[in-house]
Amino acid sequence: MAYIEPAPIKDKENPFESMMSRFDIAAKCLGLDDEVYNVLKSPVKQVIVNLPITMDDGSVQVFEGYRVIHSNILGPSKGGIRYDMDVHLDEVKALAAWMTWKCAVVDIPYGGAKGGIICNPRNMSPGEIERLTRAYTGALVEIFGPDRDIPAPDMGTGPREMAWLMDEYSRAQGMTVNAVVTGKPLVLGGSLGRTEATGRGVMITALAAMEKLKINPYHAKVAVQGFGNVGSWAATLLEERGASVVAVSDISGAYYNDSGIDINKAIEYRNANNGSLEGFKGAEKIAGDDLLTLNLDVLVPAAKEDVITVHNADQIKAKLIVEGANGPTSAKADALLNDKGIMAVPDILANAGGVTVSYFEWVQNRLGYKWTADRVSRRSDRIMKDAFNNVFKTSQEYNVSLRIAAYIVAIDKVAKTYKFRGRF
Ligand SMILES: NC(=O)C1=CN([C@@H]2O[C@H](COP(=O)(O)OP(=O)(O)OC[C@H]3O[C@@H](n4cnc5c(N)ncnc54)[C@H](O)[C@@H]3O)[C@@H](O)[C@H]2O)C=CC1
Ligand SMILES: O=C(O)CCC(=O)C(=O)O
Repeated sequence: MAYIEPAPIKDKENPFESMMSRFDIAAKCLGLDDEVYNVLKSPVKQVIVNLPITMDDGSVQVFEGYRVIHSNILGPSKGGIRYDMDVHLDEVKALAAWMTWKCAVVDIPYGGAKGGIICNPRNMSPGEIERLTRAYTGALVEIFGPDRDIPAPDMGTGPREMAWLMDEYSRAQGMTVNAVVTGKPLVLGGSLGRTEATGRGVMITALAAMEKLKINPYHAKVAVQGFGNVGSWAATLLEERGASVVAVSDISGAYYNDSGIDINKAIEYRNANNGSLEGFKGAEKIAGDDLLTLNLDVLVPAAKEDVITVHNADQIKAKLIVEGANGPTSAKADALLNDKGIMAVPDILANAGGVTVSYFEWVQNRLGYKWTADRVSRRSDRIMKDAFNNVFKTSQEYNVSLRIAAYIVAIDKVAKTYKFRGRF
């Protein structure tokens, strides 16, 4: 089947509509039943909570939080929690659906969920963030559970927040329940390899795609947008495999050095500078958006949604895009990239290394047994390579982009699960 133009969506791209337009194309390719289509197009549960928090100055601020469960047909729902001022319900709905497709693409037994709180953690003290995390957990204690819904980190959250979440949930249960959340500190039952897992999956799928495009990693110029967990690990591991990372960026702007940035130095600088690259001297500062249109072999967007859009897709010069972030390419931009022959390894495949190792963490917690770092990385690399090959093969079978192929693989698995479970 030939590539089908996504259904037009209104002026500003809405992440949920963007997700649905790809879902629609894949559903058509598969000839998906109306019943399954109608079930999967909406989340099974959407919860909105209001969280009054006493701030350090004694004032009370009310924060709005969300948890959306898109599907739990494959198993307990799984997905991170985002702390960011731009969080909104449609974004969380899209992120939850992407989790369903992602878990199905890498064939792990989870459904999809996502959570978020509208807040700016950079302007909050650790005490305020702790109270907010505990209040959010308390409000959702009936939703979360190791067999129901298992959160993890996303933008603005990390092991520290997961530890508070685990503690608050455990208090409510009257016992320690470490399998309720993944991405925890090692001492609380976190898995070796989880911190770097998403960036590692980006590296593995980037190398697999570079092989198909005959790009030699040792001659490859790479740029990475976003220098948090995913971006800095993707940059580190691609540099380790021989690539030259010529540009990185964060919210403060982009930093470019055509001879290659020393990624360890950039990380050291960021860690000593309150998480920001502002003032980094190992590269020239350029406008954040200019990073996307540099002369590159590989572009890794690893910050947030909708950064590659109809407004800049025709200026992208990279031969390959590997999506560390969720939803960095708008649906309308897909066709432009396709026309230019740019290969995009989609988010639901490229960044699935994180949830894969989260699954390993949950398995280890339930076994009460710790795996070695080597076992974690060997198994997750295998899963990522197999998933890439399966999606690549499907893209050839259906004559569609890797993105639509990934949706086809995922939706087919979820639809078959519905059939076998006898729901329709
Ligand atoms: N942490 C994880 O395991 C996973 C994260 N993801 C996705 O990866 C993306 C990044 O997540 P994390 O690295 O965890 O977040 P993070 O909070 O650790 O880092 C986010 C980074 O993006 C930067 N950023 C924000 N807005 C930006 C902009 N407009 N331009 C350039 N940089 C900008 C921030 O300054 C920061 O460096 C998100 O889309 C997230 O959903 C996907 C799979 C798993
Ligand atoms: O590790 C997880 O469970 C989920 C990570 C996540 O939120 C994502 O893959 O987008």
